[in-house]
Amino acid sequence: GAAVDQKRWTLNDFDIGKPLGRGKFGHVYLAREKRSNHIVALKVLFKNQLKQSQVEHQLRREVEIQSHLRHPNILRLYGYFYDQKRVYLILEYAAKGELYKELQKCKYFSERRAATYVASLARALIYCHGKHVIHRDIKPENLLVGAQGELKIADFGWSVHTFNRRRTMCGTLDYLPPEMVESVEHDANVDIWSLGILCYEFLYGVPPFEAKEHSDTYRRIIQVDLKFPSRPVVSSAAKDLITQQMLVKDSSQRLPLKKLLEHPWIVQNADPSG
Ligand SMILES: COc1ccc(C(=O)Nc2ccccc2)cc1NC(=O)CCSc1ncnc(N)c1Br
Repeated sequence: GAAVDQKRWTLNDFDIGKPLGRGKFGHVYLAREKRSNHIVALKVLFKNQLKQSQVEHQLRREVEIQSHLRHPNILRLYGYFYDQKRVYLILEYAAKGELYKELQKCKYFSERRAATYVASLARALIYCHGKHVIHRDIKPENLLVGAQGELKIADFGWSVHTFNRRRTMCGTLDYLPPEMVESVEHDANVDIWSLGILCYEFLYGVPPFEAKEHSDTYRRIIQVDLKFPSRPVVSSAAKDLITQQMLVKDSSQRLPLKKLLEHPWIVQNADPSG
């Protein structure tokens, strides 16, 4: 509530627990807020690293964006504080950890699990677009799993408000849609492309345009050079959704996210509770 947002937090308000994992620009720890016993994830960012990478403004914008986002499939940023050398982000703790580790463990997901995740991500993205935020970085590394197995989009390191379209190259190229690879103007439809990449990766365990060299990945993306392995066996409904509706070069021809939630494959396979 408001109290959480307004309070001036300090490190003394928290008992610090085990390291949770590598975050962007810093380490993340399990922590407990002493007064409420509330369990959180505390992300520590070093100011000099932020300065070096010139991302202070990005972090400020992100904290601003996040403070207005409230959705079950978006990891909460409860607040932040800083000291001489560090900035601390007080994050929601996702009890079941990082999705990509789960995907590595079970190689690929069932169609029901994949559809459930895709549907909850679609709902989260519809919510973001309603607030004029496009995420642009939907990949397994940025997804966490809550206590009830629900998906949480966790890293807004590169989200931008739709009005400022500056684009920065970041991390893997696998998720970039053609319009970003060809660095032409892009819009909220980039998220539908990324969701298609993610849906493929949930079902097959690898992203569709993966290649040894960046240049090959670029070419495959621009040509939408999509192939479906014979194993694992995946329904034609899933393949049609990916090829006909999501991984479409012309961004205006991609299925609107709202329509995605009505697609037969989603309706028949996604668990409504998400
Ligand atoms: C709303 O979540 C964020 C919001 C912002 C940023 C961030 O660094 N922004 C940023 C940093 C520098 C420059 C510009 C933006 C990062 C996250 N999230 C994370 O880093 C995820 C930490 S790992 C984790 N978290 C919870 N439960 C777990 N089980 C785990 Br494992």
